[in-house]
Formats: sequence, structure tokens, C-alpha cells
Amino acid sequence: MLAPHPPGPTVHRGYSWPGLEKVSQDIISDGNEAKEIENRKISDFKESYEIGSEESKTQPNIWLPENVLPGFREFTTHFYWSCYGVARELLRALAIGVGLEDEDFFLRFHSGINNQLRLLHYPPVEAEKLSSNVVARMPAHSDWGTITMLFQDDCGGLQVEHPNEPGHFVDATPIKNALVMNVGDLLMRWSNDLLKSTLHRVTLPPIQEGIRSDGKVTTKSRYSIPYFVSPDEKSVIECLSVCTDDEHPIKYAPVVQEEYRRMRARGQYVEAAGTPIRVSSIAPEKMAAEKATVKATYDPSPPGANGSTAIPPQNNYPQPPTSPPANKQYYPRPPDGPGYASPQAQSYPKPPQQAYPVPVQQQYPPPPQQGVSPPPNAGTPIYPPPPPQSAQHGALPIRSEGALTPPSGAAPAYGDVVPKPSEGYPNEKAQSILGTGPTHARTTSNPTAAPSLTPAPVPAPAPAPAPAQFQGAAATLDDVGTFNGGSYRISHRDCNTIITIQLAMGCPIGAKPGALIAMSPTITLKGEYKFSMKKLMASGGELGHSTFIGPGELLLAPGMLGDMTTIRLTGEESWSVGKDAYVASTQGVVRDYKRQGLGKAMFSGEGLWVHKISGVGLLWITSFGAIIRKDLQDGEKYIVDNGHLVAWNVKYVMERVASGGIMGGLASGEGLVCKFTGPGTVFLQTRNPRAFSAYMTGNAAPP
Ligand SMILES: O=C(O)CCC(=O)C(=O)O
Ligand SMILES: [Fe+2]
Repeated sequence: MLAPHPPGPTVHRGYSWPGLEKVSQDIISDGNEAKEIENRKISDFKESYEIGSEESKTQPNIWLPENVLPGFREFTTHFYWSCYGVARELLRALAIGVGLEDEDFFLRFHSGINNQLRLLHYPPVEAEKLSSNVVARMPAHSDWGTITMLFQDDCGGLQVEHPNEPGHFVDATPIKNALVMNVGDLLMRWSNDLLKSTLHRVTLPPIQEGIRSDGKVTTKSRYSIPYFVSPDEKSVIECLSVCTDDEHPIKYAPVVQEEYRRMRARGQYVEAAGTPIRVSSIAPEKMAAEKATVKATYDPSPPGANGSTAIPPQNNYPQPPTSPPANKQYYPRPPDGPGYASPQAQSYPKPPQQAYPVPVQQQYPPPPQQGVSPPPNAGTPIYPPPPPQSAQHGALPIRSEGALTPPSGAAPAYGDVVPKPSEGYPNEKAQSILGTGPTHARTTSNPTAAPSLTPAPVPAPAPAPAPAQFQGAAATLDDVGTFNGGSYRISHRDCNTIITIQLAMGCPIGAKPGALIAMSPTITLKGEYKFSMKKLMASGGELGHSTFIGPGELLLAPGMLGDMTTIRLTGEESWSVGKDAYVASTQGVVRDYKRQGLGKAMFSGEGLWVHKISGVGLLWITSFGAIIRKDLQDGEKYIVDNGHLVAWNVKYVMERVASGGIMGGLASGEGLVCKFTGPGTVFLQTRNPRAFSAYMTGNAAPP
């Protein structure tokens, strides 16, 4: 009761006490009070706790206080994504099964964010009451998503309707270590009834145990855990072309997931095409919840709720908490690796706010290592696993767990460290999360780099910039971090930078084609080549995109001699990333290719091509030379030559500088500068590729 289900049908999260939900398959028309009262007499004798993804914006999770059930939140979140890993395999198999050539077809609609985990308990109940319908466990219904993966204990009682004999139910006898997969309504609609959504119910188990003292038979508790797999909210579900022909006309009009869900909740839906939805596919739990709200019949009152049944529970229970930040989720440990040269780091304070303790290594089996191990067993938690224990590129010293651990909810590379300016640069930010003084030489990318503990010098007019004026200028320490479904390490940051990524089963990484150095054989490579002739020509053929899908290890490197850094996107901001700077990104990061013009005077060949990057996740960018970061205060101005731009999230205008410089020529973007106005951040590179190219050309041996 510390995490109660909120009133109303819109949110399916938190704890529902016995009697809160009344599942019914009936559609009751307005005014048929008698039928409604009749239906309400049979209460569902079950309790449940519902969990969605931490990323769900529409349905925030409702958690118990951590100290009440320590580890529950972390475990269930992990379990949620483990289930998603299995769901992806099933969705792939289903795509092949229905005859789609594109086995990833369904995956594109299922980011996993819109799934739901339900922990169900049906308390012991008198067998007689169940068989005589005085109480029900769960009446017949179909599920409304794509598929449901159901884990059940050995109690029994789950039944499915015989596909060819309506009204005849057969036992879905529990099988140890097996899950039951239901087809939901949306897969039925996609497949045009090739796969039918199964009508199912929970009734009296075939075997009873326990005779009470009064001689009555009491059936034991049933525990089950359905994991409902649903398309993302905006997905349009329409009949697959492989599932319709002259003999199989399209049966269902296209429908948007979130609308379908709402219509199901109302339970009175008539499709646009004029076909009434079939009764058996009305989501009874949603419908019952809706009815309950409308009629204020959330009863009985929850146990322990001050005993007052007069006040509708809507007034009694707190609103759900607001959604926790999207990046607060399970984080596996980053890969071990070389580059931990700094012994001072041992004594460095642990990053603050470990709201999500990183799981200890022993809790989860390691993913495949160096391409020789097979993928994790089906029985192991697979999404996301921790990286391997051993160092990957040699037996260099490994630092303590604390030092390796990135701060919760933030990549070490960005957002967690604010540069401290030296004196004489008045507009820069003057804040440090560590409060260790104004000139600590931290890298942008490693929270464990050694700070200088020197006290603040007395400000003096126009002094020389301090060494730490730019973050990242000395970024030779590894950048390590985690994301949902994997972890990464950027190492060899001496211009030979590589990124090593450990991917969990089913977790995808998008990368620039050509960035691959090596990978485990368990990784699948999908070349997605979104073809657009116009964009392709204008961008010099730079639109290809590779997708690598775990499990396994992936080594990527930029094409140039330079460094790499990580940008963590929260969904709030949008970054511009120079044409050659994009290396890779996690799922959820959106990449678009745009030309930045010279004001309105944009003409062919002029301007600067950039990737517009938004969404949620990690983005890895590269530089030519070292990568340095400049943070701009509100209103602060800064001018950067286009050839040294890597990425920025700052307002800017582009201007031409007087021609005739040494770099005169026709290359795109040449002779342009960007005038930035803060607030925001600009990443710069210490070398200009065009200048380097000109230098190389000038020094090339004559043919
Ligand atoms: O308890 C069960 O096995 C059935 C659960 C179910 O069908 C549902 O929650 O939709
Ligand atoms: Fe169900």
C-alpha cells in the first residue's frame, strides 16, 4: 500500500489490491445498471503489482520506498529488460513465421519502452466459491498487445479457449521453466488472423490442496508473471501484405497503438471501417478499470486504508510519483581495460549519488568474451549483462570498483563535470561538483581523474590561461561508462583512440560504416542504408548506417587520428555534430543530416553539413587531433573556425571571413566561422582536417 495503483484507467502501475480490478468480458451499455451490479457481485480475487519501463513518459512507475524492499526496483527493472531480450527473439521468430523477409520488422515497432510486467498473486480461496462463480480469479479475455510472455507457478488454473471449439477451454498445464506465449490482439491484426489472439482465463485449478478445519477445500495461491509486449505508442498496426490476398481480405483497419489501447479501455469501440471490434478482444481489465472510475466503484477499500469506505478511494491515495529520469536504470559495470595509469585515483572520492548501486560482478554471468564464448544461456538474465571480468587489451592494472563506477545516471563524459575556469576568463562557469578549487585538471571524460587541490588564486587582470582552461586537452585517461544494454570504454586516447563496447543480447548500436575494427562472432551486423539520392549526393555518400546487435564485444574506431568523447542525451537537447565527427550511438539516439546555411544565402556547395542529433542515449563523437570542450555561459559569445568544430548545442550564426587566407579554395564550409552565443557547450578539435589535407597535398611526392 506504499505504492498504490493510482485511481482511473489511464495508468497501469503500482499495487492493485484484491477487488480493485474486476475483469469482465462483457460490454455493458450505458444504463444497464442491473447487469453492471450483477457483474460486480463477482469480484476478482487477486492482487497485482504492475511495472513498466523507467523510460515510459505516459505511465511512470510507482515504486516502494527503497528501504522497504531493498533491491526490488533494480531487480525488477533488470528483469523487465531481460524479458525484452527474449521478446526480441520471439518477435524475430514470429516475423519469419508469418513470412516476412525482414526478420527485424516487428522489432522496429518495439523499443521495449511500452511493455508491462505484472506480478500477480491469487490468494488461497475456497474452491467452492471459485467453481460457483462467487469469486473469480480472472475471467476469459484476450490480451491487447503484440504478445504476452507468461511465467506461472505450479498451481494451475490457466485455460485457453480451443481454437476450433468456441467456449471449450483447455488447461495450459504449467511446465517447469517454460513460459507460455499468448498472441495478443495487435499481432492478430498485423497477421490478419493468421495468428489469433487467445481467449484465456484463470479458474479453479484441477488439483486442490488444503482442507480447512470447517471441512471446506481451499485452493492454494497462484502466482503468475505476465510480461505484456506492446508496440511503441505511436506505432500504426496494419495488415501485413504477406498476410492478405484474394482469399484473405483485410479484416482490420489500421490502428495506432495508443488509440487502440484507449479504445479498448472504453470498451465501446467501433472501428473506422465500420466493423465492430470483436467482443473477445475487449481488454476487460482496462474496461473494468474505466467503468470503475466513471462509477467510482473502486471497492472494497484497500486494506488498511483508514477503514472509511464512504470516501471514494480516488481521494484517499496519493498521486503517482513523477517519472524518474530516463537515464536512471540498470547499469552494468563498464569493461575493464587499460589506461588506468593514475594511482591518485585510488584516493579520489567516489562519485556522488549512487542511487542505483552498480551490481556486483558476481551477480550476473559475463557476456561473451573476445568472440570465443557462445551467447548467454537462455536461462540467464541477458539484458543487460555486465562486461567481462578480465582486462581486454592486456593485463594493465585495474582500479577499484569505486573508481571504475561512473556516477549514477550520467555518463562520465558529459554533464557530470563542469569545467572550472582559470582566472581572467570571467564568463565561464564557476561551479564544480567536487568543489576542489578552481583549476583542477580533470578530463571531460573521466570522473576519476586527479584534481588539483590548489586553492583559488587571487584574480588578476588578463593572466595567461591555466592548463585546465579547456577540458579534454589532456584527455588521455580512459572514458568508461554504461548504458541500458551495455557498457563501453574509450581507450588509447593518444590519437589511436578506440571504443570497446560490450553489448547485451538484442541490444543494438548504430555506427558509421567503416568504423568497425573487430567484433565477436555473436554480434549481428545490419547495414541500414536509408537511401536518398539528394542527400547522398550532397553529403558525399556519407549516409550509410550500420547497426550492430549484441551479444558480444565490438571495437570501433574513427577514421582519423584523434580522440573520442561521449555525449549523453537526455531527450531535452539537440546537438549539431560535424560531418565527420559522428562515430556511433545507442538505441534511442536520433540522427538527421542537415545543411547549415549562411543565413538565407544558402547555395549549392556552400555551408556546412551537420548531423542533427537528438533523442535519448549515448552519442560518441570523434575529433581530428585532441577534442576540447568549451562551456559557454548565458549570453557568452565565442567564435570558432568551421574546420575546428566537432559538436555543439549552442545557438550560432555562420559568417564568412575575409577570403584570401592560406586556406582559399572551394571545399564546403571553408572560410566560414561560427559565432556562438551561450548557454551551451562546444566541442572543438585541435587540428583542421582541411588544413591537414592541404598540407599533405602540398607535400606529396610528384607523380
Ligand atoms: O495469471 C495468469 O496466468 C493469467 C494472467 C493474464 O492473463 C493477464 O494478466 O492478462
Ligand atoms: Fe491475459
